[in-house]
Amino acid sequence: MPAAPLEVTKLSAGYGPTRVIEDISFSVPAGERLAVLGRNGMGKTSLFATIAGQTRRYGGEIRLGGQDIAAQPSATRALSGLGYVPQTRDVFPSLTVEENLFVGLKSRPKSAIEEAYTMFPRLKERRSNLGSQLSGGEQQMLSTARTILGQPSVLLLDEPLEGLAPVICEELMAAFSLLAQSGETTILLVEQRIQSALEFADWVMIMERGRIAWTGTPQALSADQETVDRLLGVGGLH
Ligand SMILES: Nc1ncnc2c1ncn2[C@@H]1O[C@H](COP(=O)(O)OP(=O)(O)OP(=O)(O)O)[C@@H](O)[C@H]1O
Repeated sequence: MPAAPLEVTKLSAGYGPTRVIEDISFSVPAGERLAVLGRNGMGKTSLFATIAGQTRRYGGEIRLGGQDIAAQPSATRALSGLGYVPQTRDVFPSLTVEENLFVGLKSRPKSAIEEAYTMFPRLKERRSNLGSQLSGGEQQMLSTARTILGQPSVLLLDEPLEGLAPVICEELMAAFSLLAQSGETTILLVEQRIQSALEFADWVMIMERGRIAWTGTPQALSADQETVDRLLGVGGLH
């Protein structure tokens, strides 16, 4: 599937009666990269979970490649081209690395898992290890690779660098950049490592209490210390 645009219109959602996403509208052109930033608890994970169909939606549209997927169950959204790598890195602990990757293939031939090994050679070295035996960084690679094997046209990455050593972060960001440069996937990234996110993204959106508080380019944000201090906290760019 080629990259697709994502358009979100007047989206509101939450957990049971608790509304945590308030009337959000934004769009990402096909093949571009959006960084979603904000302090803890501002709704970034909930936004991605809502796009993926894992919260209660109160209203609004989510269009992927022009098709409204908002009423689809999450499994159907994945078939429509939406890839979601949650913060929790949902690796199957009792399956091997290779078996985890097979799950991501959908109807593709088994030989396609070589794409995952090219992207993350470390996974090839660990191909017979159980998911439960992997380090945090390896789990992140596996969770990401499994989703990418499904050839998503839009990919949501929720805090992929959380808790990882700098060298692993560099490895992951390099893999995401290669993927973005292939032009086959539109990428949305939530990340607390703001500098890494700004280097990666074409566009930035900052959330505050379930709403969009700022949008612009990474260059505009880097030049706007007042916004950085107010919405991301002092020292946000370091
Ligand atoms: N399963 C849930 N049930 C009820 N409320 C929740 C649930 N998950 C998150 N929330 C609430 O929704 C709000 C937004 O949380 P969310 O995790 O989306 O923010 P975030 O910006 O991703 O934060 P962080 O950077 O800490 O991951 C918070 O007030 C949080 O307490």
